[in-house]
Amino acid sequence: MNEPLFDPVPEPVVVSPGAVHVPGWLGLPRQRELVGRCREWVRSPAGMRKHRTPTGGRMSVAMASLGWFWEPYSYSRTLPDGTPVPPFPPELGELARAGVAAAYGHAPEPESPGYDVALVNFYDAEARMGMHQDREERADAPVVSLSVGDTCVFRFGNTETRGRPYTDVELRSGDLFVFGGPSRMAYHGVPRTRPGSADPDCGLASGRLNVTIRATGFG
Ligand SMILES: O=C(O)CCC(=O)C(=O)O
Ligand SMILES: [Fe+2]
Repeated sequence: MNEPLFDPVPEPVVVSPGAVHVPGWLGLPRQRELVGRCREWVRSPAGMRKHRTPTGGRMSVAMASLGWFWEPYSYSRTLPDGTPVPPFPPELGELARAGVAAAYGHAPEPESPGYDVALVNFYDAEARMGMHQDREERADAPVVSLSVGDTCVFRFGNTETRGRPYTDVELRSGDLFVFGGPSRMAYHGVPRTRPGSADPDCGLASGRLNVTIRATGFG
């Protein structure tokens, strides 16, 4: 309903070298499709978990891992109960490569390591994610992140410190964000979401869904 007859062509915005925001990359039908697929993927045993951190806290974002199990701050081949991690959906690999192409204007190099892990992150109104680096991977392939549901403030920083300089970007439903190259190790986080900002037609009644796709390089 109320979808434009012609989707505007998404224009990439370079936030810092190698870090590109593509607003509105996924239209509403593709957002709904992604939400539906994520609901299937995170059924147990993948499950949505709020991980403990080594300092004794608990993450406020609920997450599920596909392909490799990630929890602060390492990957494993099995879930904590020893059972296999649900497989990485090949369609997410394709989506990630298409995302890189949309952001950078060219597909990943054929020899670059394949995407093999996805985190499905769910933010309720209170959830946030502190400034961190995605540094548990051996491969340097760009990280590809997709957002559906409530808008969030995505804080994209520098490679040296959790603090300034950083840029606050509003990630809305359907937005793509890719960070690689000189930005691959930049600190980033989600200081807040904007509850109730989502178009209900995106497939989520409330909250924010983020799918982060990475290449581990573990082979
Ligand atoms: O939710 C987001 O946009 C960022 C997620 C993130 O940084 C991560 O899962 O490592
Ligand atoms: Fe991250």
